[in-house]
Amino acid sequence: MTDASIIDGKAFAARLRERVGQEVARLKDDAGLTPGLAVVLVGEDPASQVYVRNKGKQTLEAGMQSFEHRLSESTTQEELLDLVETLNADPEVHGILVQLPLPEQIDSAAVLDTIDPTKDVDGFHVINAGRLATGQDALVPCTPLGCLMLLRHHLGDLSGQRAVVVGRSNIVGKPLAQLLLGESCTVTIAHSRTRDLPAECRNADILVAAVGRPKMVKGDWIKPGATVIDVGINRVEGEEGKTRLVGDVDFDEAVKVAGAITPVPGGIGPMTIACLLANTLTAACRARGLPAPDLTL
Ligand SMILES: Nc1nc(=O)c2c([nH]1)NC[C@@H]1CN(c3ccc(C(=O)N[C@@H](CCC(=O)O)C(=O)O)cc3)C=[N+]21
Repeated sequence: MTDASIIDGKAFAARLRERVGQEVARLKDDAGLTPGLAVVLVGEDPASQVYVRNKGKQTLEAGMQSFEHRLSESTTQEELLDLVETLNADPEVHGILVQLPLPEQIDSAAVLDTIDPTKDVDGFHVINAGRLATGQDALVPCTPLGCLMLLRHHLGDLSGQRAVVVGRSNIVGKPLAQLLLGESCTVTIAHSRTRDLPAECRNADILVAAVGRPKMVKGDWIKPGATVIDVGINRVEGEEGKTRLVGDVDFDEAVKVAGAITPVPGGIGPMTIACLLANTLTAACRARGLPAPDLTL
Protein backbone atom coordinates (compact mmCIF):
# COMPACT_ATOMS: atom_id res chain seq x y z
CA MET A 1 0.00 0.00 0.00
CA THR A 2 1.22 3.54 -0.66
CA ASP A 3 1.83 5.86 2.26
CA ALA A 4 -0.79 8.39 3.36
CA SER A 5 -0.80 11.81 1.78
CA ILE A 6 0.43 14.49 4.17
CA ILE A 7 -2.04 17.30 4.83
CA ASP A 8 0.11 20.43 4.86
CA GLY A 9 -1.38 22.60 7.61
CA LYS A 10 1.54 25.00 7.55
CA ALA A 11 1.02 25.87 3.87
CA PHE A 12 -2.77 26.05 4.23
CA ALA A 13 -2.39 28.34 7.27
CA ALA A 14 -0.05 30.64 5.32
CA ARG A 15 -2.67 30.97 2.55
CA LEU A 16 -5.42 31.61 5.10
CA ARG A 17 -3.36 34.35 6.79
CA GLU A 18 -2.76 35.92 3.40
CA ARG A 19 -6.54 35.95 2.72
CA VAL A 20 -7.13 37.51 6.14
CA GLY A 21 -4.49 40.14 5.35
CA GLN A 22 -6.22 41.02 2.07
CA GLU A 23 -9.58 41.40 3.81
CA VAL A 24 -8.01 43.51 6.57
CA ALA A 25 -6.54 45.85 3.94
CA ARG A 26 -9.95 46.13 2.28
CA LEU A 27 -11.64 46.85 5.60
CA LYS A 28 -9.16 49.67 6.27
CA ASP A 29 -9.79 51.21 2.83
CA ASP A 30 -13.55 50.78 2.75
CA ALA A 31 -14.54 51.28 6.38
CA GLY A 32 -11.48 52.85 8.06
CA LEU A 33 -11.47 49.90 10.43
CA THR A 34 -8.34 48.12 11.70
CA PRO A 35 -9.10 44.88 13.59
CA GLY A 36 -7.29 44.60 16.93
CA LEU A 37 -6.39 41.52 18.96
CA ALA A 38 -5.47 41.62 22.67
CA VAL A 39 -3.56 38.66 24.10
CA VAL A 40 -3.19 38.28 27.85
CA LEU A 41 -0.45 36.10 29.30
CA VAL A 42 -0.27 35.43 33.04
CA GLY A 43 3.00 33.98 34.31
CA GLU A 44 6.25 32.94 32.66
CA ASP A 45 5.62 29.51 31.13
CA PRO A 46 8.27 29.31 28.34
CA ALA A 47 6.05 27.46 25.82
CA SER A 48 3.22 29.98 26.34
CA GLN A 49 5.67 32.84 25.76
CA VAL A 50 6.63 31.35 22.39
CA TYR A 51 2.98 31.01 21.33
CA VAL A 52 2.13 34.53 22.45
CA ARG A 53 5.10 35.95 20.57
CA ASN A 54 4.07 34.06 17.39
CA LYS A 55 0.49 35.26 17.71
CA GLY A 56 1.60 38.88 18.08
CA LYS A 57 3.95 38.65 15.09
CA GLN A 58 1.36 37.07 12.79
CA THR A 59 -1.30 39.55 13.92
CA LEU A 60 0.90 42.45 12.81
CA GLU A 61 1.81 40.68 9.55
CA ALA A 62 -1.89 40.45 8.71
CA GLY A 63 -2.16 44.23 9.16
CA MET A 64 -4.05 44.12 12.45
CA GLN A 65 -3.26 45.81 15.72
CA SER A 66 -1.73 43.62 18.42
CA PHE A 67 -2.03 44.43 22.12
CA GLU A 68 0.00 42.26 24.50
CA HIS A 69 -0.56 42.20 28.25
CA ARG A 70 1.92 40.27 30.37
CA LEU A 71 0.99 39.84 34.02
CA SER A 72 3.01 38.25 36.82
CA GLU A 73 2.44 34.70 38.06
CA SER A 74 1.01 36.11 41.30
CA THR A 75 -1.77 38.14 39.60
CA THR A 76 -5.06 37.92 41.47
CA GLN A 77 -8.34 36.95 39.90
CA GLU A 78 -9.67 40.46 40.58
CA GLU A 79 -6.74 42.08 38.73
CA LEU A 80 -7.25 39.81 35.74
CA LEU A 81 -11.02 40.41 35.66
CA ASP A 82 -10.36 44.18 35.80
CA LEU A 83 -8.08 43.91 32.76
CA VAL A 84 -10.64 41.84 30.84
CA GLU A 85 -13.32 44.44 31.59
CA THR A 86 -11.04 47.23 30.37
CA LEU A 87 -10.45 45.30 27.13
CA ASN A 88 -14.19 44.62 26.78
CA ALA A 89 -14.77 48.39 26.86
CA ASP A 90 -11.91 49.30 24.47
CA PRO A 91 -13.28 50.02 20.96
CA GLU A 92 -9.88 49.30 19.35
CA VAL A 93 -9.94 45.75 20.70
CA HIS A 94 -12.12 43.37 18.65
CA GLY A 95 -10.69 40.11 19.93
CA ILE A 96 -9.53 39.04 23.41
CA LEU A 97 -7.52 35.91 24.14
CA VAL A 98 -6.48 34.95 27.67
CA GLN A 99 -3.76 32.35 27.32
CA LEU A 100 -4.48 29.07 29.14
CA PRO A 101 -3.58 27.46 31.49
CA LEU A 102 -3.90 30.12 34.19
CA PRO A 103 -2.19 29.96 37.62
CA GLU A 104 -4.12 27.99 40.23
CA GLN A 105 -5.35 31.00 42.26
CA ILE A 106 -7.45 32.01 39.25
CA ASP A 107 -10.80 30.48 38.31
CA SER A 108 -10.46 30.05 34.52
CA ALA A 109 -14.17 29.59 33.87
CA ALA A 110 -14.96 32.88 35.62
CA VAL A 111 -12.36 34.68 33.51
CA LEU A 112 -13.54 33.18 30.21
CA ASP A 113 -17.14 34.05 31.01
CA THR A 114 -16.22 37.67 31.74
CA ILE A 115 -14.93 38.17 28.18
CA ASP A 116 -17.53 39.91 26.01
CA PRO A 117 -18.88 37.02 23.85
CA THR A 118 -18.64 39.20 20.73
CA LYS A 119 -14.87 39.59 21.41
CA ASP A 120 -14.33 35.97 22.46
CA VAL A 121 -12.09 34.93 19.55
CA ASP A 122 -11.16 31.69 21.36
CA GLY A 123 -14.84 30.73 21.34
CA PHE A 124 -14.61 29.49 24.94
CA HIS A 125 -17.43 31.59 26.46
CA VAL A 126 -20.55 29.56 27.36
CA ILE A 127 -22.59 31.78 25.02
CA ASN A 128 -20.41 30.80 22.06
CA ALA A 129 -20.34 27.14 23.11
CA GLY A 130 -24.15 27.19 23.34
CA ARG A 131 -24.52 28.99 20.03
CA LEU A 132 -22.28 26.44 18.32
CA ALA A 133 -24.19 23.55 19.88
CA THR A 134 -27.53 24.96 18.73
CA GLY A 135 -26.37 25.83 15.21
CA GLN A 136 -26.40 29.61 15.59
CA ASP A 137 -23.72 32.08 14.44
CA ALA A 138 -20.88 31.71 16.93
CA LEU A 139 -17.21 32.47 17.34
CA VAL A 140 -15.85 28.95 16.91
CA PRO A 141 -12.78 27.71 18.85
CA CYS A 142 -9.66 28.07 16.68
CA THR A 143 -8.23 24.54 16.81
CA PRO A 144 -11.52 22.79 15.89
CA LEU A 145 -12.14 25.37 13.15
CA GLY A 146 -8.67 24.67 11.75
CA CYS A 147 -9.37 20.91 11.78
CA LEU A 148 -12.66 21.42 9.94
CA MET A 149 -11.09 23.63 7.28
CA LEU A 150 -8.42 21.03 6.53
CA LEU A 151 -10.97 18.21 6.45
CA ARG A 152 -13.28 20.08 4.08
CA HIS A 153 -10.38 21.02 1.84
CA HIS A 154 -9.11 17.44 1.74
CA LEU A 155 -12.37 15.47 1.58
CA GLY A 156 -14.97 17.93 0.29
CA ASP A 157 -18.44 17.00 1.52
CA LEU A 158 -18.22 15.26 4.90
CA SER A 159 -21.82 14.12 5.19
CA GLY A 160 -22.36 10.53 6.24
CA GLN A 161 -18.73 10.02 7.26
CA ARG A 162 -18.05 8.22 10.53
CA ALA A 163 -15.97 10.56 12.68
CA VAL A 164 -14.36 9.51 15.95
CA VAL A 165 -12.96 12.29 18.13
CA VAL A 166 -10.67 11.00 20.87
CA GLY A 167 -10.71 13.59 23.66
CA ARG A 168 -13.59 15.40 25.34
CA SER A 169 -12.12 18.79 26.28
CA ASN A 170 -14.17 21.98 26.08
CA ILE A 171 -11.38 23.47 23.95
CA VAL A 172 -11.09 20.83 21.23
CA GLY A 173 -13.03 17.56 21.54
CA LYS A 174 -16.53 18.85 22.32
CA PRO A 175 -16.60 21.81 19.90
CA LEU A 176 -15.05 19.75 17.09
CA ALA A 177 -17.72 17.08 17.60
CA GLN A 178 -20.35 19.84 17.25
CA LEU A 179 -18.78 21.11 14.04
CA LEU A 180 -18.61 17.61 12.53
CA LEU A 181 -22.23 16.99 13.51
CA GLY A 182 -23.05 20.23 11.72
CA GLU A 183 -21.40 18.72 8.61
CA SER A 184 -23.70 15.68 8.98
CA CYS A 185 -21.02 13.26 10.11
CA THR A 186 -21.90 10.40 12.43
CA VAL A 187 -19.90 11.48 15.46
CA THR A 188 -18.48 9.49 18.36
CA ILE A 189 -16.62 11.17 21.21
CA ALA A 190 -14.20 8.66 22.72
CA HIS A 191 -11.96 9.20 25.75
CA SER A 192 -9.80 7.54 28.39
CA ARG A 193 -12.72 5.52 29.76
CA THR A 194 -13.97 4.29 26.40
CA ARG A 195 -14.17 0.50 26.35
CA ASP A 196 -11.91 -0.98 23.64
CA LEU A 197 -10.69 2.36 22.33
CA PRO A 198 -8.64 0.83 19.46
CA ALA A 199 -11.75 -0.93 18.10
CA GLU A 200 -13.77 2.29 18.35
CA CYS A 201 -11.07 4.16 16.42
CA ARG A 202 -10.98 1.50 13.70
CA ASN A 203 -14.59 2.41 12.82
CA ALA A 204 -13.55 5.92 11.87
CA ASP A 205 -13.41 7.33 8.35
CA ILE A 206 -12.20 10.52 10.08
CA LEU A 207 -10.11 9.99 13.21
CA VAL A 208 -9.15 12.96 15.39
CA ALA A 209 -6.72 12.59 18.28
CA ALA A 210 -6.89 15.37 20.89
CA VAL A 211 -5.78 13.82 24.16
CA GLY A 212 -2.30 15.15 24.91
CA ARG A 213 -0.58 11.76 25.12
CA PRO A 214 2.46 11.34 22.89
CA LYS A 215 2.06 8.70 20.12
CA MET A 216 -0.96 7.08 21.79
CA VAL A 217 -2.83 6.23 18.58
CA LYS A 218 -1.12 3.27 16.92
CA GLY A 219 -1.18 2.11 13.32
CA ASP A 220 -3.51 -0.81 14.03
CA TRP A 221 -6.11 1.61 15.53
CA ILE A 222 -6.64 3.11 12.08
CA LYS A 223 -8.98 1.95 9.35
CA PRO A 224 -7.01 1.62 6.09
CA GLY A 225 -7.51 4.78 4.04
CA ALA A 226 -8.94 6.86 6.90
CA THR A 227 -8.18 10.57 7.30
CA VAL A 228 -6.25 11.20 10.53
CA ILE A 229 -6.10 14.60 12.24
CA ASP A 230 -3.47 14.88 14.97
CA VAL A 231 -4.19 17.74 17.39
CA GLY A 232 -1.53 16.75 19.94
CA ILE A 233 1.45 19.02 20.58
CA ASN A 234 3.66 17.12 23.02
CA ARG A 235 7.18 18.19 23.87
CA VAL A 236 9.30 15.08 24.48
CA GLU A 237 12.94 14.37 25.17
CA GLY A 238 14.80 13.92 21.87
CA GLU A 239 18.39 13.18 20.93
CA GLU A 240 21.30 14.99 22.62
CA GLY A 241 19.04 16.35 25.37
CA LYS A 242 17.04 18.44 22.91
CA THR A 243 13.26 18.46 23.06
CA ARG A 244 11.13 17.78 20.02
CA LEU A 245 7.40 17.91 19.24
CA VAL A 246 5.33 14.80 18.68
CA GLY A 247 1.61 14.38 18.21
CA ASP A 248 -0.94 12.08 19.84
CA VAL A 249 -0.62 9.76 16.84
CA ASP A 250 2.31 7.42 16.20
CA PHE A 251 3.05 9.04 12.85
CA ASP A 252 5.51 6.47 11.49
CA GLU A 253 2.97 3.67 12.00
CA ALA A 254 -0.09 5.68 10.99
CA VAL A 255 1.36 6.97 7.72
CA LYS A 256 1.49 3.36 6.45
CA VAL A 257 -2.24 2.77 7.05
CA ALA A 258 -4.08 6.10 6.76
CA GLY A 259 -5.22 7.69 3.51
CA ALA A 260 -4.18 11.14 4.69
CA ILE A 261 -2.67 12.52 7.88
CA THR A 262 -1.67 15.84 9.44
CA PRO A 263 1.94 16.04 10.68
CA VAL A 264 3.24 17.49 13.97
CA PRO A 265 4.67 20.07 13.73
CA GLY A 266 3.27 21.70 10.60
CA GLY A 267 -0.30 20.43 10.88
CA ILE A 268 -3.01 21.75 13.17
CA GLY A 269 -0.75 24.08 15.24
CA PRO A 270 -0.28 26.72 12.53
CA MET A 271 -3.99 26.45 11.62
CA THR A 272 -4.92 27.38 15.19
CA ILE A 273 -3.15 30.74 14.94
CA ALA A 274 -4.44 31.44 11.42
CA CYS A 275 -8.01 30.78 12.63
CA LEU A 276 -7.43 33.14 15.57
CA LEU A 277 -6.69 35.90 13.06
CA ALA A 278 -9.72 34.89 11.00
CA ASN A 279 -11.93 35.05 14.11
CA THR A 280 -10.56 38.50 14.96
CA LEU A 281 -11.45 39.72 11.48
CA THR A 282 -14.93 38.21 11.84
CA ALA A 283 -15.44 39.86 15.24
CA ALA A 284 -14.29 43.26 13.91
CA CYS A 285 -16.71 43.08 10.96
CA ARG A 286 -19.63 42.08 13.18
CA ALA A 287 -18.80 44.88 15.65
CA ARG A 288 -19.37 47.35 12.80
CA GLY A 289 -22.46 45.58 11.49
CA LEU A 290 -20.57 44.55 8.34
CA PRO A 291 -20.86 41.09 6.80
CA ALA A 292 -17.91 38.86 7.75
CA PRO A 293 -15.98 37.71 4.66
CA ASP A 294 -16.13 34.06 3.65
CA LEU A 295 -12.61 32.77 4.25
CA THR A 296 -13.13 29.31 2.78
CA LEU A 297 -10.19 28.47 0.56
N1 LIG B 1 -6.65 30.77 25.25
C1 LIG B 1 -5.83 29.96 24.58
N2 LIG B 1 -6.02 29.77 23.26
C2 LIG B 1 -5.18 28.95 22.56
O1 LIG B 1 -5.38 28.77 21.34
C3 LIG B 1 -4.09 28.32 23.24
C4 LIG B 1 -3.96 28.56 24.62
N3 LIG B 1 -4.83 29.36 25.25
N4 LIG B 1 -2.96 27.98 25.32
C5 LIG B 1 -1.94 27.17 24.66
C6 LIG B 1 -2.48 26.49 23.44
C7 LIG B 1 -1.45 25.95 22.49
N5 LIG B 1 -1.66 26.63 21.23
C8 LIG B 1 -0.87 26.43 20.10
C9 LIG B 1 -0.97 27.22 18.97
C10 LIG B 1 -0.12 27.06 17.89
C11 LIG B 1 0.86 26.07 17.91
C12 LIG B 1 1.79 25.94 16.75
O2 LIG B 1 1.80 26.75 15.85
N6 LIG B 1 2.62 24.90 16.74
C13 LIG B 1 3.63 24.67 15.70
C14 LIG B 1 4.99 24.40 16.32
C15 LIG B 1 5.44 25.46 17.24
C16 LIG B 1 6.69 25.06 18.01
O3 LIG B 1 7.70 24.71 17.36
O4 LIG B 1 6.65 25.05 19.24
C17 LIG B 1 3.25 23.46 14.86
O5 LIG B 1 2.50 22.61 15.35
O6 LIG B 1 3.74 23.35 13.74
C18 LIG B 1 0.95 25.26 19.01
C19 LIG B 1 0.09 25.43 20.08
C20 LIG B 1 -2.69 27.51 21.38
N7 LIG B 1 -3.20 27.48 22.61
